[in-house]
Amino acid sequence: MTPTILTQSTNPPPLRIPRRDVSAHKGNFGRVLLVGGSRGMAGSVSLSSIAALHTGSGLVAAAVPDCILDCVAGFHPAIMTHGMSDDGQKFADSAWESLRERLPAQAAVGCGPGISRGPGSATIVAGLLAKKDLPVVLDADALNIIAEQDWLRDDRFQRSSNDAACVLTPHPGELQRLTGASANDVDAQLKAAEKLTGRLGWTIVVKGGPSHVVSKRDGQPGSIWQNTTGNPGMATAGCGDVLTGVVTSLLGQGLSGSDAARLGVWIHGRSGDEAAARVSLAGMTAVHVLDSLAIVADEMTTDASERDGI
Ligand SMILES: NC(=O)C1=CN([C@@H]2O[C@H](COP(=O)(O)OP(=O)(O)OC[C@H]3O[C@@H](n4cnc5c(N)ncnc54)[C@H](OP(=O)(O)O)[C@@H]3O)[C@@H](O)[C@H]2O)[C@@H](O)CC1
Ligand SMILES: Nc1ncnc2c1ncn2[C@@H]1O[C@H](COP(=O)(O)OP(=O)(O)O)[C@@H](O)[C@H]1O
Ligand SMILES: [Mg+2]
Repeated sequence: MTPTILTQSTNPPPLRIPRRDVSAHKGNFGRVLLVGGSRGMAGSVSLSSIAALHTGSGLVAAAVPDCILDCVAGFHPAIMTHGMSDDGQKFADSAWESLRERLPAQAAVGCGPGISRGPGSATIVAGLLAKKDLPVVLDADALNIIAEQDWLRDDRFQRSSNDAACVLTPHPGELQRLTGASANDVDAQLKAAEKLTGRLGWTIVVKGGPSHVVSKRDGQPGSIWQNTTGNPGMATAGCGDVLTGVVTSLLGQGLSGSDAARLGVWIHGRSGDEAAARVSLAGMTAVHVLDSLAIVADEMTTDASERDGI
């Protein structure tokens, strides 16, 4: 059976967040943590962290292997960095112990960009999946670890409607590793995501041109929403890392998994469109998308709906 796709025909976002009160302070917009990076991939977790700032998070920190801390800290002065034990390249087995102490303070955590695979990374991913009171976004090698460890064979990491959101952001290659659905068959990817969502209560962003958000809403399985923003200029290294930070930011601002994923995918594509207009399809990079995000972020708020007369 072909899944039903809810297509959005106009350009406004699928939902809005409230505009900032004049007396707002940074604590009102969520403290979020991005976990990832390894030697050679310091940029990935930095892109995610800066994207969270550009989407409105009040306080953003990156938890990274000690060996790349200085590099990550150098990308943006507003990002805090927490160095975790490493094996010279990536997280060591003991990194989870220091990471877990920081989790109670977080409104949401995003994990995976640049993390690389290994026992230290796998312990972190298992720990985050098991912490069902913490909203989490999993991407990149965090997803490949789930596939490698065969953690989908049972329902141990299922989240009920009373649990915090768990959002996965696989590209078609990662989704194929997770579910076996061919990376070249969008219908098969959506069906596989629908099945996983129904069974585990997670929200899944099936990335592509266009991206889809598959979620269980109001306890019912099988809602598929198709995004309308974005362009092939976004087929460039690091654009997915930016999305991880965007969705983490929106979870940290109190949105549900489904809402954070849909609004996140929409504003991510919108910033891609802005970057294409400012630069060019061929020449735009994830850094242009990141910069454009800061320009278009208010389009998510009720301020913009008043302006648009919606
Ligand atoms: N600056 C940094 O630090 C950066 C760090 N990064 C980090 O690098 C890590 C590796 O991430 P990755 O996505 O590059 O590699 P991987 O998981 O092997 O996937 C590629 C495989 O999937 C397949 N595939 C099929 N369809 C596809 C599709 N539509 N989109 C994409 N792939 C598709 C594809 O098939 P093929 O290209 O052969 O057709 C290939 O076999 C990750 O941690 C990430 O965060 C990057 O973000 C860049 C910037
Ligand atoms: N042709 C396209 N049209 C629209 N969006 C695209 C297109 N190609 C890639 N994207 C977007 O760019 C991002 C790429 O993610 P990903 O493959 O994980 O990149 P990376 O791991 O390099 O950061 C996704 O959000 C995807 O939807
Ligand atoms: Mg990616």
